[in-house]
Amino acid sequence: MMADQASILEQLEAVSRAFKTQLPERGREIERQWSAVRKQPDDLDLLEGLYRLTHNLAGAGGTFGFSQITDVAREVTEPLRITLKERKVGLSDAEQASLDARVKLLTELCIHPTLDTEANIPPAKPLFPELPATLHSLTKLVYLLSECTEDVSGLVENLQNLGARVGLFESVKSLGNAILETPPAAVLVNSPADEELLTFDLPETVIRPPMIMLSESDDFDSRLSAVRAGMEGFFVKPIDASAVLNLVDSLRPREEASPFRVLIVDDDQSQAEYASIVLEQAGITTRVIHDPTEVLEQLAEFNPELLLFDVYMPQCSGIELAKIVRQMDNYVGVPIIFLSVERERIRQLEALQTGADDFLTKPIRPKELVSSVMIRAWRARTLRWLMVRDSLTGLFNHAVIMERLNNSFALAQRQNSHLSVAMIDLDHFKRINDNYGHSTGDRVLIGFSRLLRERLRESDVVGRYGGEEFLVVLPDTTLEHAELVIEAVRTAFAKTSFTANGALFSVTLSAGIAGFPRSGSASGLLDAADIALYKAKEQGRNRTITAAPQP
Ligand SMILES: Nc1nc2c(ncn2[C@@H]2O[C@H](COP(=O)(O)OP(=O)(O)OP(=O)(O)O)[C@@H](O)[C@H]2O)c(=O)[nH]1
Repeated sequence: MMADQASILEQLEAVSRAFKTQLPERGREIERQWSAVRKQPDDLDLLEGLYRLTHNLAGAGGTFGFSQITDVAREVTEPLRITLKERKVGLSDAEQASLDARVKLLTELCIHPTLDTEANIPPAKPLFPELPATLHSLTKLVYLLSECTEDVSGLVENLQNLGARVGLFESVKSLGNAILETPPAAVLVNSPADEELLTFDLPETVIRPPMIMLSESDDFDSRLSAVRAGMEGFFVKPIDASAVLNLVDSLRPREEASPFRVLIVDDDQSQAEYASIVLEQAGITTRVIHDPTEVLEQLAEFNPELLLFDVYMPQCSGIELAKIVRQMDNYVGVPIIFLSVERERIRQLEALQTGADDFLTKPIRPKELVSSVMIRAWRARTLRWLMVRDSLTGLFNHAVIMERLNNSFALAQRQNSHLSVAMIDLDHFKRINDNYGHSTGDRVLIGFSRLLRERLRESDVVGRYGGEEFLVVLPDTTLEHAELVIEAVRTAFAKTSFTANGALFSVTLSAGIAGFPRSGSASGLLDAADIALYKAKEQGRNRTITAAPQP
């Protein structure tokens, strides 16, 4: 859940204050390091220490509203960088003399810091509008406004069969109150006799949910008045509940998806904390580590969808870290963004050659950081989604459901727990295509997939095995319980009506179920479920058969 804006501002102010409080000590540390360097100008370790201290300041200064510190720190770090990384020799007398004044100015600025007149942080107002928290949890809730509830009882049942929660309202007033209290994913308006019903007002603070018109007639005037009333969808009776819910899905705001996970690796605590707060306030979940050697552990445990690396870190550079990650097959698709004080385009491009995706320069504006992270994380998530999902139904594709079955089986064996598998096939599906057309057949497949997703637990795995055949893997579920669950799916689906060319029809399914420990291998489980499904078909379809125990 997103933190509220006030607390985000407080956190940003706290990090900024902490940075300012530490500045004098950081300045004195640089002073001490510089005098050690002057005594032993050939000692590259001392020089490296000075580089690290000034480099971190160059990044953090501007971030927290001390841009003069950033400017002077950059003037110090650049000659140090060249000396250390390119020449690999100590400082000459002339170089020391030229650096001396700049290091002294830098320490002076740290000991007596002054904020920029227009400090970047803390921001004067919230950076991004906050989303209502309820959008995250109530997407399957739809409200139905109908002057006569009996008119819509069939539709309500169909919507419920497909997994939606339905709130039914007879008056605009009660609907308005309910929207205020719990915003739904959409409001369906059953063709009102009184057009006034279409134009109800909500207080300005309330986000108006998408509205969908359910109309008696398909004439131009009805459509026009629906458009004028701000309706985003228009359906003519008889209403196909699955088509309505498909539209509701497409109208849902993207933000309801689970938050992106970003791993931040930066040895500078204040910088890492700043990036973390900025991203968290935009709804992104972050985890921060200061020691790059912990990255492998965090990759496995946190499973980040994007990596944000500082470039210069003493134990291991961000570039080396990116190379390590890119050598690991599992994480080859995880975007990497560098966040560094480096402004030289050519060196940024060198860093990007590791297979990283973007190079952002510190100090970075919050909005820029959030956009860059969001765009890349979203693209990576979409690509991953497309790779594992069936394009028609959005369920796992054949390869992935098989992989999940094998994983679940191995886990059940290790933990000695129950596991059930159901093979489901829609009955006489060829007839649906033949009678109503292929696109109606597709709509039935989508509707059934929705029903499966909504009716099963989060932990159950649902995939399209092929054509009109589906595979459901139910971890921690006994055969008896799985039978109850699949039977509930079967009866709900049989009661759901679809429409085609104005006609109503329904479809049934047959299912075969098998369970571990009765079946001793993943493929044995699948075969047993398949044989049970075949029996269900043979015995007349529209039924669930449980596999006989194996000898
Ligand atoms: N619309 C649509 N039809 C599909 C899709 N995939 C497979 N089918 C159709 O599903 C039908 C499956 O037919 P059959 O295997 O003969 O089985 P059935 O008609 O369901 O009969 P039983 O399984 O014996 O009850 C075929 O007509 C396929 O063309 C799809 O993605 N969309």
